Amino acid sequence: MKSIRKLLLYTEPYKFFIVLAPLLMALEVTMDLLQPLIMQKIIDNGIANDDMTYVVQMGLFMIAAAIIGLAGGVGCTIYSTKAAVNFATDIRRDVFKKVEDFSSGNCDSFGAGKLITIVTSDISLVQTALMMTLRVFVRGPLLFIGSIIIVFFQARELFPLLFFLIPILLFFIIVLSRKAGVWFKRVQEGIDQLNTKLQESIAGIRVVKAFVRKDYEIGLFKKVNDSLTKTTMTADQIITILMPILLFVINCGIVIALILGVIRVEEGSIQVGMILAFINYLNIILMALMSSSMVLMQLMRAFPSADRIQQVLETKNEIERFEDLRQVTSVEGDIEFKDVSFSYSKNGEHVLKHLSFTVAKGEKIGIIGPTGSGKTTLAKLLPRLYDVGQGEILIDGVNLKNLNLESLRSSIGYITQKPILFSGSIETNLKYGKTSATNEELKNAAKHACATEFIEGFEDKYAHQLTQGATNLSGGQKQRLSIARAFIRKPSILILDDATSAVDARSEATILQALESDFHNTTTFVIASKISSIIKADKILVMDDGEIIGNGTHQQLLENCPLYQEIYNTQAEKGGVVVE
Ligand SMILES: Nc1ncnc2c1ncn2[C@@H]1O[C@H](COP(=O)(O)OP(=O)(O)OP(=O)(O)O)[C@@H](O)[C@H]1O
Repeated sequence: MKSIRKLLLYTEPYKFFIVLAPLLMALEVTMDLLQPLIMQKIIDNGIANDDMTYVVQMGLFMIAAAIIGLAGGVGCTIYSTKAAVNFATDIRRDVFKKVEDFSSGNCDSFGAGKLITIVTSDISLVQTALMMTLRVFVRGPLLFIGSIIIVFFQARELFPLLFFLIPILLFFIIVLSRKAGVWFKRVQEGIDQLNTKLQESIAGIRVVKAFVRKDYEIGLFKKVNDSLTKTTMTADQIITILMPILLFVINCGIVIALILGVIRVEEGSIQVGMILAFINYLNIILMALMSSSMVLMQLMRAFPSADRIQQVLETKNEIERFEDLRQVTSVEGDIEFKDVSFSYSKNGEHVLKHLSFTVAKGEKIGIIGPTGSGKTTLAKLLPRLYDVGQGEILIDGVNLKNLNLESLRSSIGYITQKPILFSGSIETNLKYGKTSATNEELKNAAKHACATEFIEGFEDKYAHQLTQGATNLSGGQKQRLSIARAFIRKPSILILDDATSAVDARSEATILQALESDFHNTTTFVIASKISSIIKADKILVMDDGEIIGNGTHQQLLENCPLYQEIYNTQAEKGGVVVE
């Protein structure tokens, strides 16, 4: 409820539509309410007295009321749609903005499947709830209250029947709506799971095929899908059961009204038209309650969705941002890790433990170590994808947290372990980090990343379109493009996280050579599994289980770091280490 109230602030720019739609609906309802009354008059005054002129006059009046009602109804539909659609668009925009601002930790905790469900399904549900509320929720209560008032004045003899019928109807509506609300929350969670599974299977389709696990994946999907079907059926059944119950109660009311009517007509205390009008109003009350309960159900569905949307909007970014931080227009690139420890979860085990080292501007640092030893995690701390738990990282003597986040990240070129490219042209992808890059810069970066040859090989060269996930490129080509994309920015700090693993040895040597010649002022971290990739580094950090167990040049480490020696020997045996 609190979440819905907060989301309703998004209706502020559309308050004109929000006010106008119910007013137009009120007009339609008034006209609808007049119809049985006019009919009663036609029967009791016109037909009973054989007064044709009166019947025609009232007939015309009835048609006029219907036309006015229609105009009101159409107007309400137009304005309620405008309000609800714009309301949802604005929320979607802000949720997307928020997600774009999320830290890696925030993304991990939500998961992509849930975020997709929120941006699509949850926001649509809230939109429908607002639209229905503006259209029906006003109509329902107005018809309901209007009918009661008219029955009170026009068919008072039958009015006490309402005291008996309405509480029963309300009881069923309230109990079943509450129950449906609980189940609809489960439906949304089911959609989360379905989206997550679908995303995982599509992204991993090649692995599924290579391992011949199609049936297994279909089985897993079926499980999630069946569970969603079951939940949705239960939720829908709760709603559908409500209609026959309401209809049954109303029909009982009509039977009682007819029995009472027969007795009273014989006594002469009520007229036939009044009984007909009463039955008409009972039907209107039924319609009003049914449509209101539909909206209530929709609201019950929208409440959990609103909570989920608010959860995103109110999530505090784990990366703290302080106002008026130092803008780093030109980061030099001196880096110091001071007793840095880090854990991915609050009370989880530290994956980095008491790291301390310094790197001078322009130095090339190699990082090597067994898988899972914390190399990537260390790299992620520099652009503050995650914040350090204990200790501090200084850049040019200033704690990272005291630097403006955007300008810090602009100074860093980060080539991730798994290259991530976007659908669009090669040029758009290369210019992703520097939209103002000239053609010359583009070509230079491609040359240094050994990407020129394959780009020029395409008929449309830099305009060549990449598919989603760049599936129309090889692994090595993707890596070269992501290296070129980082090179183009000419960053002060460059991180290559296993960035050349899919690149052939000759091209890797050219890329490493470019690092030395064109990026001699750039502080560069090269995370690698092959010693050949870091052998010329000014300094090599050897990591094991989150700790730095060796720090020195290749020669120094060969002399004093047993793990490095072991890695060297293993790779040398395989003929992998290329020493100058
Ligand atoms: N997002 C995450 N959430 C929780 N734990 C994580 C996350 N990413 C990595 N870890 C854990 O942190 C530890 C260090 O992982 P990291 O990726 O830094 O290792 P690495 O040395 O780069 O490994 P590799 O050489 O295989 O890339 C591992 O135990 C890993 O399971």
